[in-house]
Amino acid sequence: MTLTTARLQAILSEITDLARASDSPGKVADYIPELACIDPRQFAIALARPGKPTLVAGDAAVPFSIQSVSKVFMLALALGKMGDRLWARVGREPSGQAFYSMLHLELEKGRPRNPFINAGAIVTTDAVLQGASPSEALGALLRFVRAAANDDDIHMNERVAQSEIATGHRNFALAHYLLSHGNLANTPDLTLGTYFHQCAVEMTAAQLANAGLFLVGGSDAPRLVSPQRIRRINALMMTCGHYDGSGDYAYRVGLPGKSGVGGGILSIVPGVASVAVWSPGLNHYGNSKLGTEAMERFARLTGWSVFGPTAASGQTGG
Ligand SMILES: NC(=O)CC[C@H](N)C(=O)O
Repeated sequence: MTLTTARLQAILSEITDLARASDSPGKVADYIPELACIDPRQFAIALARPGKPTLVAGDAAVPFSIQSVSKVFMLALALGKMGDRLWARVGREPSGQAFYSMLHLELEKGRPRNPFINAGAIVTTDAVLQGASPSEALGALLRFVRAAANDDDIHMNERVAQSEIATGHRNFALAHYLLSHGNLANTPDLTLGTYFHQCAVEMTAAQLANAGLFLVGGSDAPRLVSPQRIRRINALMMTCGHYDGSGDYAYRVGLPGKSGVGGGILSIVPGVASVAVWSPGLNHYGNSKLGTEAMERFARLTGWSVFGPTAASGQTGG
């Protein structure tokens, strides 16, 4: 059964009402001082479909820090620039460790497990930065995101970037460790300055859902990467997009997704839609707590999952 726009809108509203009624919204990312003061009682969800109007519910017009969701866009740029040569520097396996972990990096001699943990994202950014200045790399990122979302009103929050530059000691440790293994082409200051600024991109849930359309595919979606690359980026989002919570997200939601400590999650329903949720409170993996619960409910109510519909939905397609 095809889901009508009215039914999809009702699903988004129901999910928002339930999220707002929750009395355990999780804990905001207080290790980044600028994010520590965000009100955790905010919730937004947006659904973008190629060639159709974007549907929203909740605080969908409030910009938030996309943080690690930016790693998806930077990966697309790095693959566009280097192709498969990127995989000499970073792997494609889930890490089963926290996003800031250094454990595998030491064991595996400075080659991070995947581009979505911090160490791997630092390498990815470093690759985009090779032969370019930070402002050129960040300009390319903003151009990509704005083109994907078809929206020029997407910016970086300088205060958030400076807040991480001042306090991001673990990321500096990771960058120096990468450098010691010859897996950083630029200085830690240059690469991390760029990385922190990419994490400080802000978007509303509606803008983020729109920006994800390039990963949905199909003739009406923005064509920024090849269909083969869409499939591969989605595979990495499914296996690595939620760090050591990736298995849990795949089990509960069944869709490729990428989270950020700002509380945003971008999930893709291949060939159908791009969904963004935002709730700043995090679970113990550092992924949005209510956002994950909302996506689980969304997958159940729509029946949209790459593993087939759940019994309760009885619906497919869209
Ligand atoms: N999981 C995240 O969103 C982490 C991003 C954050 N900028 C950091 O490097 O710690």
